[in-house]
Amino acid sequence: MISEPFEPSPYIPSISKGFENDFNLTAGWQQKEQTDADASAPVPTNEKESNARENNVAKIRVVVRKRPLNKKELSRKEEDIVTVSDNALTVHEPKLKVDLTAYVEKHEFCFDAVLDERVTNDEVYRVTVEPIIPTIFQRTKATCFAYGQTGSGKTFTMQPLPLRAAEDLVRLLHQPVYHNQRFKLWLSYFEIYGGKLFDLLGERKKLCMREDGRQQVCIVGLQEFEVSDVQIVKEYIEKGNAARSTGSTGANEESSRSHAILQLAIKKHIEVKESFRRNNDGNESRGKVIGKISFIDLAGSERGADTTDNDRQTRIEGAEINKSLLALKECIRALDNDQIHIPFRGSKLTEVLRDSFVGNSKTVMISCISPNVGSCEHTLNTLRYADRVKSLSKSGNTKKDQGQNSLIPINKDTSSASSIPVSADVEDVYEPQQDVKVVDTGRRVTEKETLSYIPTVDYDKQQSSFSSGFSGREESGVASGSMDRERFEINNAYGGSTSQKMRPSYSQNSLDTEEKVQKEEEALIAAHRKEIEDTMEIVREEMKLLAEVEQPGSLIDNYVTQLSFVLSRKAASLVSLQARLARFQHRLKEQEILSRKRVPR
Ligand SMILES: Nc1ncnc2c1ncn2[C@@H]1O[C@H](COP(=O)(O)OP(=O)(O)OP(=O)(O)O)[C@@H](O)[C@H]1O
Repeated sequence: MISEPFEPSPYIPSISKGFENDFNLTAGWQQKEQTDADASAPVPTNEKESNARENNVAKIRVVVRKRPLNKKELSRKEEDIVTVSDNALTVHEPKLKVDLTAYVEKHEFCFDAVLDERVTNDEVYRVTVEPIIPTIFQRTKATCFAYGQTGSGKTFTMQPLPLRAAEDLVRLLHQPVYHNQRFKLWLSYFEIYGGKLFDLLGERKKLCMREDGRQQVCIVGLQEFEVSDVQIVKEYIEKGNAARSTGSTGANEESSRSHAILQLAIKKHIEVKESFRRNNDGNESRGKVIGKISFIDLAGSERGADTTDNDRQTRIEGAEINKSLLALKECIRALDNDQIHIPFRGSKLTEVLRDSFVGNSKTVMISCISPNVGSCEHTLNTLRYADRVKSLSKSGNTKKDQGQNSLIPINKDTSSASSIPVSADVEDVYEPQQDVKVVDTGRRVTEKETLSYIPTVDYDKQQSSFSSGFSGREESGVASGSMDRERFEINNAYGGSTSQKMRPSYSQNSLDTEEKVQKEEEALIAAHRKEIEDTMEIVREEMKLLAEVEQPGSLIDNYVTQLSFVLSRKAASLVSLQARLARFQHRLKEQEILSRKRVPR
C-alpha cells in the first residue's frame, strides 16, 4: 500500500541547473566503458553535463533500513538491540557463557547509509533511487532490491519507490531534450515463484524467457504498458500487488516466497509497421530500450533456509531462493570487478536481470532489518550478506577497509571473549569477529530469564539455541522450532558466518555442488547424532553386562561372548562414521581446489 504522499524531487529539477551530490557518493566510483548494445541513442550536447554527473553516482550502493519495533514485539517487551549512528550501526547480541553469565556481543557495521526507524519512505527514496534516475536516460540499467528476513520491511520499503521513480521519470520526459527524441516510459510487473515467471499485470499468465540472437533476454508474452501519467502507474502497481498476494499461489505466506520485479524502462519510440508489430512479441516492436530500472522485492531471505523442510515443494522453493540470493551476490560482485563473464545463469532471477548486469549498471541494495532481540540471528545474517556485497565491491568502504576479510582466531581475542569456551571444531575457531565487541555484564541469569533473552550459547551450537518462543518468523505464524537448522542453512546461504567461512566461496558454477555439500554436511551431522545414540545404547548394555558378571555364580563365557559382540558393534559404528567423515573431508578439499581454480575474491 502506498501511504505517503510524495513531493516533487529536489534532485530531478536540479538536473538542468547542475547536479549536486548530497549523498557523498563519489568514493571509489568506477566509470565503465560504453559497452551496452543499446547505446546507440545520440547524446545531446546538453546531456554531456549530466553524463559527467552520472560518474558521481555509486555503481553499487548498500543501504540498511531498520524498522521500528512492531506492536507484538512491544507487547512482549522485546528489546531493540540495534543502535544507529550516521552510516554505522551496532547490533547488541545478548549471549550466555557456559556458567549462564550474561554478556553482550557487539557487532558493528558500516554502510553507505543507515536509515533508522524514524526515516520516512520519502527519505529512503532520496537516499537510494533518486540519484540514479537521471542516469536512466544515459543508458543505465539500474537495479534496486530489498533484502531481509520476512517481516523486516522489504515490501514496506520497496512499494513506494517505483511510483516516486515514475513521477521523476515522467517529469524528465517532459523536458524538451527527451520529449523531442520521443522517449517514452514503459512499465511491466512480474513475479518469480518457484523458478517460474508469472505476469502480475496479465492475469498471472505463466511466462517464458528467451534469448535473442544478440543474447538479449526477452520475456515472451510479458505485458508492457506505456505510461505517461503517474496516476496510471499507481493503478498498475496496485493491480500487480493485488495479483501478487491473491493469486493462485495464495496469500502473504507465499508472497514472501516469491521475487516481485517491477520494471520501468525508457524507450525511444520507433514507428513500426503493424505487420511487424503483430509478428514480434519482443520489446523491439515497442521501441528501443534506452535505460531501465528494476525494482525487486526479494523473497524473505530466511526462506532460503527451507531446504530441509519435509515438504518437497517448500524444499524446492527454498533451494531456488537460496540459489537466487547467492547468484545475485555473485553477479553484483562480478559486475563491480568489471569481470567479462557475469554468472547470470545461476538463477532465474539473475537470468531475468541479465541485461542489468552488462554495460552501464547501477545497483542499490536496501537491507531491511528487524530491531527486536528475537530476530537477532536473522538481522546479523542480513547485515553480513550486505557487508559481503559491499566489501566485495571495489568501492566497498566497510569491513574490507577495516581488514574484515582477515581471519582472526577467536581465541586470540583479547577482550573478555577469551573467557568464552570455544568449540574444538576447527570451523568455529576461525571466524571473522571484527564486528564483535564483547561486553560482559558479569551477571548470572536464571533459566527463566534465558527464555526471554533468546541468546545463543557458544558451547553447543547445534543444540542450545534458546530460540523457542520467538523467531523472525513468528509474525508470519511459522513455527520457530527449526532455528538451529535455519541458522546453519542461512549461514551457508549468506556466505556463512560459521562453518562456511572455512569453505571456498560460492560461485555460480558451484551452486549445485554447494547444495550437494550442504546435504552431505547434514547427513554427516545426522550420522554423528545417530552414532551417539547407538553408543549410549551400547554403554547401557555394557553396564548391564558388568552388573551381571559381578553377580555370584555368573558365567564368564557368556560375558566374554557378549562383550565381544558389543565391542564389535561399537567399532562398526565408529568405523562407519569415520568413513563418512573422511568422504566429507575429501569433498571439502575438492571444493576448495575447484574454488582456487576459479576467479579469486
Ligand atoms: N519502516 C517501517 N515503519 C513502519 N512500519 C514498518 C516499517 N517497515 C515495515 N513495517 C511494517 O512491518 C510489517 C512487515 O513489513 P513488510 O510486509 O514490508 O515485510 P517484508 O519484509 O516484506 O515481509 P515478507 O518477506 O514476508 O513479504 C508491515 O506491517 C509493515 O507495515
